[in-house]
Amino acid sequence: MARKQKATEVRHPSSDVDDGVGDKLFFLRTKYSLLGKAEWWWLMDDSLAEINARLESEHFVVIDGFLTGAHTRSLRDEIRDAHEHGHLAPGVLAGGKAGDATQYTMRDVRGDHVGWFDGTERLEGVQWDTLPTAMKRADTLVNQLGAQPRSELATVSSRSKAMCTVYPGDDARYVRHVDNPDGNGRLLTALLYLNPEWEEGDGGELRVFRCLSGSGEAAAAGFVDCDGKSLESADSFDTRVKSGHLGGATDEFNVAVDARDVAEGVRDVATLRGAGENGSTTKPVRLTDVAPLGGRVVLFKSDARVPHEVLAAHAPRYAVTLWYFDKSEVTAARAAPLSEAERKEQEEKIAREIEFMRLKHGATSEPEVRIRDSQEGEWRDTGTTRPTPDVPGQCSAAWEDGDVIAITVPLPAGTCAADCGVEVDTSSSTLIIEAPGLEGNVARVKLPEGADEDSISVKLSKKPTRALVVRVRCEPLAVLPTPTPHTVESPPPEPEPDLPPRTGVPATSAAKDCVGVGGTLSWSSSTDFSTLPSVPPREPGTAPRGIDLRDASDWEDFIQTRWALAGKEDEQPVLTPHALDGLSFPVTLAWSLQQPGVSEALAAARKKTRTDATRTDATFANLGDETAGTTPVVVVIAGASSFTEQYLLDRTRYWEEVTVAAPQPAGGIHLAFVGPDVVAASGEAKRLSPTITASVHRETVRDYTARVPNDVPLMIVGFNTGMGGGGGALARGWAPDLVETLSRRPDAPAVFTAANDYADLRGELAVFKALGARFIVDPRANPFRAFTHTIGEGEGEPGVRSAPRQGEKWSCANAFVYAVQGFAKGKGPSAGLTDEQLCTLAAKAAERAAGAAWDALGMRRS
Ligand SMILES: O=C(O)CCC(=O)C(=O)O
Ligand SMILES: [Fe+2]
Repeated sequence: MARKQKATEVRHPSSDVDDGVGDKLFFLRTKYSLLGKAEWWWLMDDSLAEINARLESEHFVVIDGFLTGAHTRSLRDEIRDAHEHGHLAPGVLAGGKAGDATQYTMRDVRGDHVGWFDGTERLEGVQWDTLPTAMKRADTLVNQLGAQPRSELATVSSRSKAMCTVYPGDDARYVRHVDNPDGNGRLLTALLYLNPEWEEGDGGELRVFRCLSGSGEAAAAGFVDCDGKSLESADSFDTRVKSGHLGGATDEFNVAVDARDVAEGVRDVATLRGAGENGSTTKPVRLTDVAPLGGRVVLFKSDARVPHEVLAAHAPRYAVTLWYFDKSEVTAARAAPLSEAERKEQEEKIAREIEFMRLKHGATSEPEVRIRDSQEGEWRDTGTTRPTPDVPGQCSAAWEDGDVIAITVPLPAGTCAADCGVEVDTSSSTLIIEAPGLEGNVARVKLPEGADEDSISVKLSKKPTRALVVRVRCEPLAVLPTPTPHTVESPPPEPEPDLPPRTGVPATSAAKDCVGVGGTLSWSSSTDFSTLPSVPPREPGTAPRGIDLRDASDWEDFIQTRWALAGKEDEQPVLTPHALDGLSFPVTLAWSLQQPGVSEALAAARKKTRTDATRTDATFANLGDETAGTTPVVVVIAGASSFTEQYLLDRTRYWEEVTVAAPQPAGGIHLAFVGPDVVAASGEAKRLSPTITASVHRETVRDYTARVPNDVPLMIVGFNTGMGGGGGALARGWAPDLVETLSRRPDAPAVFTAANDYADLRGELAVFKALGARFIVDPRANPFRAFTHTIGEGEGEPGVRSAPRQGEKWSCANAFVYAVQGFAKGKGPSAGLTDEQLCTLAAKAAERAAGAAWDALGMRRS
């Protein structure tokens, strides 16, 4: 880093050396930022792999852009509020494995002010909004890293509360120390830095010390535990770098010259040779300084491999520290409180440290030594006691061996167990919970066939500290009559559709045939759908405003303009992955409406629209634009499902984006959600906005479109129909609808998306080619594809994953898009083919295409 010259005499002749070590994470972050995933770049497969590799080989890793700018600032403000309202206290220098030994505070040794929180505390003057979010993110990262090959974090079982710290900027510091010198259970330290305005000269850098196993080429040597002797040379060096008052020659310090910038704000300051090189009793020590930049996370191993200190802070410095505990170590530490001898040893050690500070730094502040019985807050995991979680009334919970809690849930009367799943919301627990089917904070467990008919039980490992919300859901397994939701919960939940299946493509096609297990989306009542900023109403007499998506290449093209449209250009847009998954549907539709092939087809259809006076069927006159007497474009969402398209309709305002994004079609838009997989299909229209109405119809697309008068502009949209997959069976299901709609309404553009390219897209294109359909938008990658990828069964771990690998079956909602309209000249019915013959052609084509796709990937045909 281009650090401002410090008062040190250490020369860094090769300080500009950059061997690219630091570049990989920067590259990954840039890559995913360009793909519109800036906020979650670190959660992508290749990012996680790199972070894990760094952590395991170097014992520490710096991750930038972990928190968004907005999160960073609001968390900083929350801590500032806590500080200003007196909720922080001088940092304690803890001793003792169980945290119950002698403790002391001394400003010159540790000058920060700290408070332990998890965001549930009600404190005067503080509103914890961002702290829980930031903690959850860190948990997610640590969980994901623990799942990486050869990760030491696999044994993480719990974490501390968040230690929120403020260094007031009066040269407060925290001298070199090891977080876990004595087996106190801490495995990993995670630091979240919250100083967006940090500049060179503000100080407060984290200085990391690492000992190398041998002298010679630093790169070749691994890092090992540091010992006191080896660190002594570093102490001397340290003194001069920070205070500068020693000045003069440095030769006596035997500095190996390899200072270099590792990444922005991360600098290897020096590697100090071990005394006496070969046969030396001390090891070479590398010092690395890390600036506490806003949004940055630093992870390091808490043990003696990573001694560290906080250099004097000359400006207020905000940070959050989380410790992740090793399962067996923390249990042992809790079970074995300090003996009298150990306690004495602690006291002596503290006395030595105080003396050392006086000598080394001329420390003058008085230590305050005191005994505490427990270190409130830091040790959340009590290890030996097991509070039984508070589960709702009819459910019961019991501990079993191995930190497993079994929750038994009675089934609602008359329910078939095999149709049910149970959902446990773990968001109120501060501990990491492992459970089958856990995603975010909700574990969903499907009952095995032949399960006990009266009750079902779920086993969670770990110790939930507070109430767990338990719900029983019955999933429709196939196309069934409207399922009735069953819930066991206290307090009773709002009525809602059933647990979404673990697939985002319409259930008719996806459940069995499309891409194996996993599926694209998995939404539940706790899913965090971001709210988009509202667009101020248009001033009367001004031209309609909208986002021009015609040449958009990715999400950025929508998001930036969308925020600007809402007058929020200064705000950093924040969207969850679920939000991008959800927005993919309306924004893809908005994009399609603007594609020349589609907009021209609709304009031509519009010309045929009769005025209200001549209309025989007035049903459509009140839909779309609320201005009386207009006729909307009717957009049929074909094969809509209660788990995706209708789910968004019921739970979000995302469908309104169809007209926010597009210049609004005259007459507005009526969205008709049609198919066998919708629920509560009253057919009644409801108004979403002044220009959009919507209705839900449980019937075939053929039947619905037959009621749309010929002079009403019509458009068909099929999201992730999967009709090209399933070896032809699905095409057979879709064909009658398709064929009839294409021939009866040759004026209607029909847009389709496909969730993958190996079977769906190829199969679909084969189907439409066989039918002789006319393409008006050529197939292409959709700039507004969903965020979440899923990997198919038998392809490593099934379930949600960020990026598909070569040769894997993967699926991502709306990955590809294309549009057709009627039949090409001399094709379809005009070639003398009956509807029945066309259907057979379509199915055969899908069958052949699917086979070819599997063959191309070297997969077994299913
Ligand atoms: O805030 C930091 O950068 C480090 C704090 C630290 O080392 C500690 O609290 O143990
Ligand atoms: Fe520390």
